[in-house]
Amino acid sequence: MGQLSNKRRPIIIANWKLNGTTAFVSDLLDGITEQWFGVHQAEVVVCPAFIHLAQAVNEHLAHSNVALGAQDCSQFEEGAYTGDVSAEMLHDIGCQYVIVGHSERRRFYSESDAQVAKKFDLVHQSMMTPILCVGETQEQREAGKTLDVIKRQVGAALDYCGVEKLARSVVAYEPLWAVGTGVTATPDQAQEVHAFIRELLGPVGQAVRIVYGGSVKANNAETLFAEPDIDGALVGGAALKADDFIEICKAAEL
Ligand SMILES: O=C(CO)COP(=O)(O)O
Repeated sequence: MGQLSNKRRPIIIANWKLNGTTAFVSDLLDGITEQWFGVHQAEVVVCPAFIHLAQAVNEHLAHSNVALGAQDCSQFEEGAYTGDVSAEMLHDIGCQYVIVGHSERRRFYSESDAQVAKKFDLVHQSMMTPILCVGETQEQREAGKTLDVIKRQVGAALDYCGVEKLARSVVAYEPLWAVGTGVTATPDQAQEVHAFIRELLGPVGQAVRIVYGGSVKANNAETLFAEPDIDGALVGGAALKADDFIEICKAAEL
């Protein structure tokens, strides 16, 4: 993949969303860690639900080469915010990554660009790496507004946090029309937006890993990863089966 020419380490991130019991998570993590040990070119991250993070790190990941991430964090540092989980709590429990601004958070919980930017900043303050999700709706794409939407979403984090923090982050391009729909962006469509995001970031853009998400499967991962600006994937449905997920991870190493 692009890795060879640009020296960015590929990264494959599993977003398990609202799925799993302790038994399911145990089986899935066993399946992943049994197949992903030793030295690999690609970095692998799993993002279980909050309630399974401690189990994941204590029972499975502590001595593995699979990193732990969370699916979200609070926009507040601490205090009277019932139900929230702070970035610092996630760091304390062993997370290295936190997804912020996922389209499902923006859509179902009306998260704004400003809230996402606050979360993005707090993840950095807590010494973890944010995975900033951006992406357009079908309607916005049809209206020719894709790049405007991406510019606004990336710009909100850039304005609030500065380019130095963006340089130490992962950006995930997830077009909403491809998330959970079985419709994947073509490699050309994804590449166009990835190249645009890299350009928006200026000189530091060359070092930032930009991953694609939206119906990534074992049978389409390889062609996506062959694009020069696609550095890996953020995987939903196909990350719920260890064998399928590992196939995608392997495709990032070709
Ligand atoms: O939202 C996603 C990952 O964050 C993508 O989900 P699917 O892979 O199920 O389309």
